[in-house]
Amino acid sequence: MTEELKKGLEGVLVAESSLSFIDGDAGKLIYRGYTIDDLARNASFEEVVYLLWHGELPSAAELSDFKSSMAEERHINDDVQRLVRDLAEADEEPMAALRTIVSDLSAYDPDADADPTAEAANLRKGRRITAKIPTALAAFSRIRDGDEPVDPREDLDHASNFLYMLNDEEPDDVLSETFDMALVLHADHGLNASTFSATVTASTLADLHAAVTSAVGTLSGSLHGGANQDVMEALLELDDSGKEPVPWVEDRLAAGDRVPGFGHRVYNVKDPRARILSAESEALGEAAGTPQWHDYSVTIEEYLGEEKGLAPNVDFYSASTYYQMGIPVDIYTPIFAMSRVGGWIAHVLEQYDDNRLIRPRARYVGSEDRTVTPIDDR
Ligand SMILES: CC(=O)SCCNC(=O)CCNC(=O)[C@H](O)C(C)(C)COP(=O)(O)OP(=O)(O)OC[C@H]1O[C@@H](n2cnc3c(N)ncnc32)[C@H](O)[C@@H]1OP(=O)(O)O
Ligand SMILES: O=C([O-])CC(=O)C(=O)O
Repeated sequence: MTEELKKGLEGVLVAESSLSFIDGDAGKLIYRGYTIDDLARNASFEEVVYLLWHGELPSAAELSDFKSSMAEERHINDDVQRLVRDLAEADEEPMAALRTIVSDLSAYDPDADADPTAEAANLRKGRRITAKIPTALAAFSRIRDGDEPVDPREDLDHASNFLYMLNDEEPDDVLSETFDMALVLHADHGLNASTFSATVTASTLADLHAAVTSAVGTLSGSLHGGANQDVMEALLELDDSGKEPVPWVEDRLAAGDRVPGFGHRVYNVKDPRARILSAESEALGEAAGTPQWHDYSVTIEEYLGEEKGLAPNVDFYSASTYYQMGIPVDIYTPIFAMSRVGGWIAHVLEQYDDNRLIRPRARYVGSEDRTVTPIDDR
């Protein structure tokens, strides 16, 4: 047994996975052998989820079946609708609301009583969870704004249907394709913290809903998925301040704050997803006459690269991309979850397939050999 301490489990290998690989020095990400650039350009979110869950890209017939089997699971029942409304009316944090909703979905899942490791049941549960998250999220967002939820449509793809339910308007091709690409880019990323959380939960033979609920909670933090919302809030603060980006960042660093959207545990160079999203953000800004968001971002990226050796991660450019798509800032992280749920489920399936309880140790540094003093003498 090694006594070497690896805080944050940095660099520790704890599993074998055939889902995604990150080359942190080359800035390369692959899902099951396909580069992220190839998938972003040539595959839809549904194709990528199929790839992650089944190991191969679907044929046209397989894709058509998969899409319709997901689309027909989009509705949420009256009880879940009521929960969504209660959470929205209570002004719950969106990620906390999503965590509660995912947990609640298990109460109505027809496979809830199946063996937690049964693959066929888990694929059905996975389709339901993946299909229902966008419906619940769009309803939550609309109710908070004083609008009524919009029922899902089965004839739209996953990305377009979400934007349709959010805005009560079918998105144009640019919005729909950009959003679909963002979902593809966020679908998997090795053993990131939320995925690890899902696998730890699954390793106890807890069920898929428990694993995804754990993962949503873990994704919410500002060092992980929560950073995309923080990035946009920072860019808005910069814009309001009237300062130039460089002095604004210098002030932030001088105050001891981190700059959200920069740094990564695995990448030593720019995250390849940030490269793709930067181009999307720039194109949206050019089309809408709002180039400032991309301009600010590029200036900050150049400064932090030169001065601190820090490069942007996926959250840095997803923020201005979503903003220019008119998406409310505080649902950026739930949107991350809407995509990453595909990866979480794939990793949980892998974990069940070759399970071993995940249970590391801590080096004990507390006191020893103490005895209890009677309560009246303390
Ligand atoms: C989808 C995702 O989860 S991507 C990550 C999203 N999170 C963020 O963007 C939040 C900001 N980033 C960070 O806090 C970090 O870079 C993390 C948490 C992502 C990675 O952290 P770690 O691998 O633990 O790196 P660590 O925290 O040790 O940082 C290494 C050094 O870089 C600095 N650093 C890292 N990120 C940043 C940042 N965003 N701003 C300023 N300095 C930073 C640290 O201060 C540290 O410097 P030091 O050695 O002088 O103390
Ligand atoms: O891999 C990580 O640690 C964080 C990340 O970029 C992701 O989850 O997409």
